[in-house]
Amino acid sequence: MSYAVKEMFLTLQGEGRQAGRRAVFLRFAGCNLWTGREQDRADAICRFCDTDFVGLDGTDGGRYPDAAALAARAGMIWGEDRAHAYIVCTGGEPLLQLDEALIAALHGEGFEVAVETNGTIAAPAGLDWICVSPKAGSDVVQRSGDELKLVWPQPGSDVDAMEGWDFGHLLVQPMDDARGEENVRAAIDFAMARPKWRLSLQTHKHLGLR
Ligand SMILES: C[S@@+](CC[C@H](N)C(=O)[O-])C[C@H]1O[C@@H](n2cnc3c(N)ncnc32)[C@H](O)[C@@H]1O
Ligand SMILES: Nc1nc2[nH]cc(C(=O)O)c2c(=O)[nH]1
Ligand code: SF4
Ligand SMILES: [Mg+2]
Repeated sequence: MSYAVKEMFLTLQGEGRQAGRRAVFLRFAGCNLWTGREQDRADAICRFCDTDFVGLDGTDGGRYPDAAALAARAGMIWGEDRAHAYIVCTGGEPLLQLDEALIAALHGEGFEVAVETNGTIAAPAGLDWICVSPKAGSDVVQRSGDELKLVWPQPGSDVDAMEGWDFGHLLVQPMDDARGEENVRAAIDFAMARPKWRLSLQTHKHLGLR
């Protein structure tokens, strides 16, 4: 299978329980909850996306012909010493494309493989870290994983049901939009009211990282 990649780059994971960790980010093109076109945003299921995932035109973006070629490029971006090598597969929605063949090829290059997903598509076997970020109005089928990262506020979210899902960590992350400050306050109030949950910040945005 070939893979449509928007961009790949080396940075620190900015969010969640792995925040601060050196990581290659592999951003796949395309999403099932929004076309990525601004004129479609208001009608999309997911309306608050902060990411350009359209096209193949970013750094190291392109159509990779097979898993081996994509994994080899990711390995070059990480560098020669693969101790603690970590790759975060994101997008767009990575589970539209990430399959067992690519996970195996990334393992072959020495990576631990993480995914950031909206949870509407079941995860393939073999992933080392699964982060699910539910979107109100979508049907989350991937109800287990390492962390659940709820962007807040999202009216219509069934938070009590989420607490019954099978995740190692429950995280609440302020929605970055025009109401940013209010949303930070709302996320703090959420974490104060529900001690099972921890605040997650998009630290890369404060640090000038990608
Ligand atoms: C761009 S998404 C790509 C992966 C996948 N489609 C998903 O939604 O989880 C990566 C992460 O950024 C979060 N995110 C997207 N837009 C955001 C925003 N405006 N504020 C805070 N987090 C946001 C998503 O919820 C997700 O956890
Ligand atoms: N540094 C950094 N950390 C991130 N964590 C999740 C991201 C994403 O867009 O999936 C992201 C991102 O885009 N950059
Ligand atoms: S599901 Fe993820 S990639 Fe798709 S529009 Fe929402 S935040 Fe963006
Ligand atoms: Mg991002």
